Amino acid sequence: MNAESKLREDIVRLSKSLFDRGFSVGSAGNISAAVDDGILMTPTNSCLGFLDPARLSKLDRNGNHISGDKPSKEVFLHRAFYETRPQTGAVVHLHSTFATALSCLTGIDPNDCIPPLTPYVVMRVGAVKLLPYVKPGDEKMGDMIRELAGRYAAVLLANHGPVVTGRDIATAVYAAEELEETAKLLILLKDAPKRMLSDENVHELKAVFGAY
Ligand SMILES: O=C(O)[C@@H](O)C(=O)COP(=O)(O)O
Ligand SMILES: [Zn+2]
Repeated sequence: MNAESKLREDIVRLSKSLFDRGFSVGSAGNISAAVDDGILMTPTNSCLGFLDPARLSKLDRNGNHISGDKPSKEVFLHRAFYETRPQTGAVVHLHSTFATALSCLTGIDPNDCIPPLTPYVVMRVGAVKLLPYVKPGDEKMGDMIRELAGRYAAVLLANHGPVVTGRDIATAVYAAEELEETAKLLILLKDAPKRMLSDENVHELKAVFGAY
């Protein structure tokens, strides 16, 4: 099996795993992964639980649709991450419940909307930027991500849901899961006085485990 065929299988398997465990429902969410000559992306209106490897959309390096079904309407958002973070191998957008709940709250820190509650979220996700609401599929989302100049591996779209990137499809999916579990903890803990990791703890984690 060549590298692209293997990646197609991985996208389908990991997407189904997310769907089967309730990280996405219906046709919500979209996933992409980089290949040598472009990007593979889930088709628009597809269900992450029932993807067909042969029907995944393929875009060339310039964003032209070259094969498979019509790509996700969030193509601008995905491409902006590949453009501004060259180390990006995959992008995962979900409407996972707790991260989306958090994205609807007022008064959260837009520069650190998933604060360092546990070490793993620091190690796998890093700081998360809250981006203002625009309608799904709006090209403006790509512009907003470009304006971040690659500083964030993950963002939370206000009143919409998370977008998480990784070096490869597995790490992006695992990071999206970790972001969701941390959002769940934050919602569960609500106004309870919380002990966050200190800046020193965060620096130590970044020094030991590196930052993607
Ligand atoms: O929320 C939306 O409409 C999109 O962001 C989404 O999650 C699904 O859109 P498609 O990937 O175009 O199906
Ligand atoms: Zn969405």
